[in-house]
Amino acid sequence: MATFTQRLLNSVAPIWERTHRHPFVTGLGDGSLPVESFKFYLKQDYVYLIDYAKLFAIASTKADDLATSAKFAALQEATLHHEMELHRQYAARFGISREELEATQPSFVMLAYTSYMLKVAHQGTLAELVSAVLPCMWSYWEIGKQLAQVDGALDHELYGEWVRTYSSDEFGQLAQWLIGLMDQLAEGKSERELARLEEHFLNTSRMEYLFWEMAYRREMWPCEKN
Ligand SMILES: Cc1ncc(CN)c(N)n1
Repeated sequence: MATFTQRLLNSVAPIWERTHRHPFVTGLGDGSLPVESFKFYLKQDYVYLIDYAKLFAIASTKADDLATSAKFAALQEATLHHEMELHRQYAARFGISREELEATQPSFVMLAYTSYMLKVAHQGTLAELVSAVLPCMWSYWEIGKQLAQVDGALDHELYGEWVRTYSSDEFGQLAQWLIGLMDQLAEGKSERELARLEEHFLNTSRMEYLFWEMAYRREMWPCEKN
């Protein structure tokens, strides 16, 4: 029988395929991504990750057993100290200070995305929280693995470090753990509850696509103040 996460993946396949073909993503692989779009992404993603790390802290308090609680605490630590360090190092190469990174004004998409996940985290069950955050980790791992196949992508002078990070075994192991947890948490749930998890997974898969699009276009808000 198909696992629940296979069902999730099937339900979003067209969106994920579109994401893999997005010029931001393909540009990371073949080096054609404009540096200004990458810088824009870096800053938005940094403030995204500040909220994202908080989701793991909330998950840690919602976990039923100590091992799961500790794993979420470790995921928060990995986000704050490893993943965000990648961003800090890139920023340093561009002459962007840590303070400037942290003070990034959120774009509409970044704010909508993390606000959605934080709402689910505060109001929903642990299974709902995991279904909402899963596309973040899983889709990045899929993108990392796909880009690692592109000739020269792993060694690209600028984007190589990004590709190496998200295609790495360490990142893959975290993603696999979360996929396994989703399957465990889905066990015994009613069809109504499973449909709600599927809806969160779909919504954040859409947000992932929109995040790439926002960064590529360097779009803050669809309507500006002036
Ligand atoms: C928007 C987004 N989604 C996912 C990831 C991978 N943690 C990320 N850094 N940024």
